[in-house]
Amino acid sequence: MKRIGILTSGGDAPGMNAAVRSAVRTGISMGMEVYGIKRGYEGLLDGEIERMQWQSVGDILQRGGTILRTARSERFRTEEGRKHGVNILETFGIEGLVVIGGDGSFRGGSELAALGITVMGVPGTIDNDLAYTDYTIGFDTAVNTVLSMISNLRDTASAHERTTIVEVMGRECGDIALYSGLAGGADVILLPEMEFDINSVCRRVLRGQQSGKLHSIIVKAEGVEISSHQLAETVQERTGREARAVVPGYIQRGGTPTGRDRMLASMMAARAIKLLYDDEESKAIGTCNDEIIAYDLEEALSMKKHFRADLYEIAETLA
Ligand SMILES: Nc1ncnc2c1ncn2[C@@H]1O[C@H](COP(=O)(O)OP(=O)(O)O)[C@@H](O)[C@H]1O
Ligand SMILES: O=P(O)(O)OC[C@H]1O[C@](O)(COP(=O)(O)O)[C@@H](O)[C@@H]1O
Ligand SMILES: [Mg+2]
Repeated sequence: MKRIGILTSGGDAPGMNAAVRSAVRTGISMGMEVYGIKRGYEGLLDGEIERMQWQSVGDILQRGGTILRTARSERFRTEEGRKHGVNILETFGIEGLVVIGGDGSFRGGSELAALGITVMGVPGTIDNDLAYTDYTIGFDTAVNTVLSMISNLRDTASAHERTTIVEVMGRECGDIALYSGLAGGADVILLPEMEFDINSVCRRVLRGQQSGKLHSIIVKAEGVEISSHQLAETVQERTGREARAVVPGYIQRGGTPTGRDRMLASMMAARAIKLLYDDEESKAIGTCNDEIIAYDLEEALSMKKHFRADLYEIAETLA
């Protein structure tokens, strides 16, 4: 394959730039013409496509966000929209795409694949919600950002003997909450994958108080049914200890990517380009036990994410 396009789509994630850099430079080094598509599928439909050179991706390895910018596109969800997307790609002579994004972007990519475009999916999302890969690009950075916030919150919570609820991102997948809760020593971790029980939350907070803990940290994923402010009110009422809710929001989606995310991004995007070069069928690139892997795109999307009950148990034991 000679001429390829790269786009970033859905929620941005730290490390997307590292993936763009790797895709562009690997492609150029293999003699390909590489085009950058702006604003995800939305920009594709508007024909916002530019040739990229080696230096177009200089000085971005360490930057969060995405230089290609990103979007959520309603138009692309329609068949008419996607057919228009294929026409645009044909107009530019682009035969294959690297789609850097999350589950939604991959679904969009598989619809494009059904229309004859080869799509290599590179998992870029802080959510870590793609079943076929151990980790997605951006997840490690987001977890570390949350950990640094938990550490600050712990200081002030101890000083005031308070309970702090930290609401982290993740509507359907609680991995950011699970990993940051375990590594941050949370007393309670609330995940969308588990049933929410206010009595058990209050029992754990009370148990901590009675054992002499100066504070309690509750890490709650945004997808858990109760609002953090409501939860703070109820916990305060039932435990007699002041409670505060903190919702860091987009802070956890920005920032310089960790070394691990830069490595994942560089390796996965390089693999995506090699697969396009070899004229392989559409694939989802991932990592399994520290190796870079590639599944058939449809197969990857059909996999169900396995909940890490082992990690949850360790967190509960150590709290
Ligand atoms: N089932 C689908 N069919 C076609 N396009 C889709 C589908 N799901 C998502 N997309 C496209 O991918 C974009 C990004 O998906 P979204 O779920 O918002 O983010 P992410 O890729 O980060 O999970 C959507 O705005 C839409 O344009
Ligand atoms: O950017 P928006 O539209 O507010 O979306 C917020 C959502 O995006 C995320 O940050 C990332 O999710 P996606 O990778 O699916 O886009 C979620 O954790 C969060 O629920
Ligand atoms: Mg998603």
